[in-house]
Amino acid sequence: MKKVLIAGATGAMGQKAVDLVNSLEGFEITAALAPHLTRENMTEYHLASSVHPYQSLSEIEDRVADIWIDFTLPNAVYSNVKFAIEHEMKPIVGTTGLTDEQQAELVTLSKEKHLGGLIAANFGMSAVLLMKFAQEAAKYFPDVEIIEMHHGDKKDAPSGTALSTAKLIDQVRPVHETNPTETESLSGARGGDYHGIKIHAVRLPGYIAHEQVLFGGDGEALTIRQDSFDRQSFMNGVKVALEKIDDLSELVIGLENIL
Ligand SMILES: NC(=O)C1=CN([C@@H]2O[C@H](COP(=O)(O)OP(=O)(O)OC[C@H]3O[C@@H](n4cnc5c(N)ncnc54)[C@H](OP(=O)(O)O)[C@@H]3O)[C@@H](O)[C@H]2O)C=CC1
Ligand SMILES: O=C(O)C1=N[C@H](C(=O)O)C[C@H](O)C1
Repeated sequence: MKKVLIAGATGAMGQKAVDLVNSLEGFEITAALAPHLTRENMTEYHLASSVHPYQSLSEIEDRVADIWIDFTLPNAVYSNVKFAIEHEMKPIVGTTGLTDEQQAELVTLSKEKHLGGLIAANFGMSAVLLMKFAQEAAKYFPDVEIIEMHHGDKKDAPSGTALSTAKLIDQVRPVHETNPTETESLSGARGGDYHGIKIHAVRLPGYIAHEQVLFGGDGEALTIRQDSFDRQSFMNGVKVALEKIDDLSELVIGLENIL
């Protein structure tokens, strides 16, 4: 039986992860971490009475889990994952907001500890495919902008998926000129800028997670779009990560690299 700690267990994604692990044979939730989680309220979050509830990293006991699933907040994820690796728990990380430097540091640490794990900006198959297709299209259509649309409770912008998409496009697209005469009469009107790739973030109630990549060419355009209508859709990727984690010898970035 593999022991799992869920960080962010009371959150929207953490609750999906709790239900997933509770439904899987061979895995058991032994611990959960969230600032407002207590022994008294943990059954409301579908956690068995045998689970250790923790409110902060400093309370977590050694060897309480083998695997650390993280759906917390951008400002917590780096210290969480560092803690997990240092305490020999294999991280499966969906939380966004890690910088490239932080990711590189965590990969190095995982190698030193000979510990596998996965960081995935998006665990949904439609988003993984969108990123792949967008990277392919960018070789032929260097003029590209990204629109990501999320629920109004999302704390970070742009989304991790949009940023990952821009990085993948940036790796392959030919050198590209931006319009030097462009001005903004309203600050931010042209969106965020990642190496010349504009990213626009929409936040609205009713939405879950959606992304469009728009390519423009001479007299033609290509739009690639994905929609996550239900957070359950992310759980297929988390399940794959749980099944494959023991085959990994270091922290891998991107679900596509273990599929
Ligand atoms: N990779 C993917 O496929 C996906 C990634 N995400 C990402 O997952 C993350 C979580 O999203 P979501 O579930 O919607 O967010 P929520 O705000 O619903 O949940 C966040 C959870 O983290 C807890 N938390 C807050 N601070 C800490 C801390 N310091 N240590 C541990 N837990 C903490 C919160 O507890 P409390 O409420 O008590 O403060 C809550 O349980 C985001 O970064 C989001 O972008 C989301 C969807 C898919
Ligand atoms: O906060 C969310 O909801 C999501 N976050 C991830 C991101 O920032 O890309 C993945 C997905 O878009 C949902």
